[in-house]
Amino acid sequence: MSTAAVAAGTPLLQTVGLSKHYPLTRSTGAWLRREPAEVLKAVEGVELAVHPGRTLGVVGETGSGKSTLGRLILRLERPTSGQVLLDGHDIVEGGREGTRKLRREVQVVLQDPYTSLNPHQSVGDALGEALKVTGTTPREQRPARVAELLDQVGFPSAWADRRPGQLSGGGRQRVSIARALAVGPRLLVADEPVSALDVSVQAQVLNLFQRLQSELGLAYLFITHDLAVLERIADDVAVLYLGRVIESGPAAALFADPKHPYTRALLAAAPKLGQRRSTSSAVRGELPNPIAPPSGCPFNPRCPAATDVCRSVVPLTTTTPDGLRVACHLYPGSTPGSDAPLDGAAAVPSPLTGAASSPSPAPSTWRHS
Ligand SMILES: Nc1ncnc2c1ncn2[C@@H]1O[C@H](COP(=O)(O)OP(=O)(O)OP(=O)(O)O)[C@@H](O)[C@H]1O
Repeated sequence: MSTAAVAAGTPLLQTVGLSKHYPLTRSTGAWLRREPAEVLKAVEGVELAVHPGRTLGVVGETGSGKSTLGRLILRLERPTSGQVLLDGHDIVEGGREGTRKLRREVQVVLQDPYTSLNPHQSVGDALGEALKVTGTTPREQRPARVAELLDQVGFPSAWADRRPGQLSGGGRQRVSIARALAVGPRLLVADEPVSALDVSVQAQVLNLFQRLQSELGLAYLFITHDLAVLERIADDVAVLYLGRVIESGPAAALFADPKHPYTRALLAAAPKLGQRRSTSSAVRGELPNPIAPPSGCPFNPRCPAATDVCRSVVPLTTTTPDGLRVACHLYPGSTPGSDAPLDGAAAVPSPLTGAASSPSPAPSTWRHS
């Protein structure tokens, strides 16, 4: 199937207006009564789609809401509002059958294989246990299935006897991936799966993800702070800022011509794969306090292109001719009633270098939502 056909079909996983607000409480008076004080909006109105066999990368600085989003999708937390749809069915309201389908079809790979594997359990036992818990493989077929899983992640079957401590960091992450594959999922949620690895090993594990995707037709939701990783692996990218998606769309378009000043800053500072540098130091200024975010565009205090409207009006999301969806007042359609670029949109200074670069041409047909 062509990429376009796949992208046009029903998403395997979709979020609709997904939000998670944490009410923060404070203790008052002698009785230590706990009263609701403020609300932290960790995820706000997020719309994403992961299509079968494709990789959606989610990127953002620390505290942007990436892991909360992952937990909502895995139903480890209940959203404040919005939906998570699996094959078009709401998994939040889907009851026991919805949970069963989710556990069968969506599995997780976490950043730290050191903590997610039992040091006293052999690799074979860890995989055998996953097969037993999920009930997918009869007992007598489990050794063969364990050998098959090991083979899929590039290990000889004799390594079933090894314990996590006898493996390298990359080896342990391969075991985590094999364990996630045990149930035969269609989607892996991978939360910073290569961040804890030596830079030399990162590329090998990314190769493994890519090989498994082509062999098994897996889809990935790949959460990372590292744009260089996504440039390598993602078909589509969503950039999170203070819990909101501020730019999303095809990876090729986003890396060729990013639209949002925040994405541009991240990209300008992004290292090549194999160099260590995190997005936490990539953009000038600090992430604002999420309990008291700035009014208007949440990026405006750090944005060198910010104007008065950015400080007072939250930009709508508008779609550019190359298929990127961007929430920024520099683009027509992002401000209610506007149909032309705002003054100053002709040249957007790089938030890092100050050098001007031209945004894409702005036809009057851009859509907004
Ligand atoms: N249980 C919770 N209660 C209150 N606030 C929370 C809770 N979980 C997360 N947060 C807050 O929500 C925001 C988003 O956190 P989250 O961990 O999702 O970000 P992240 O992008 O994954 O960061 P990192 O890359 O550091 O893991 C942060 O401000 C965090 O402090």
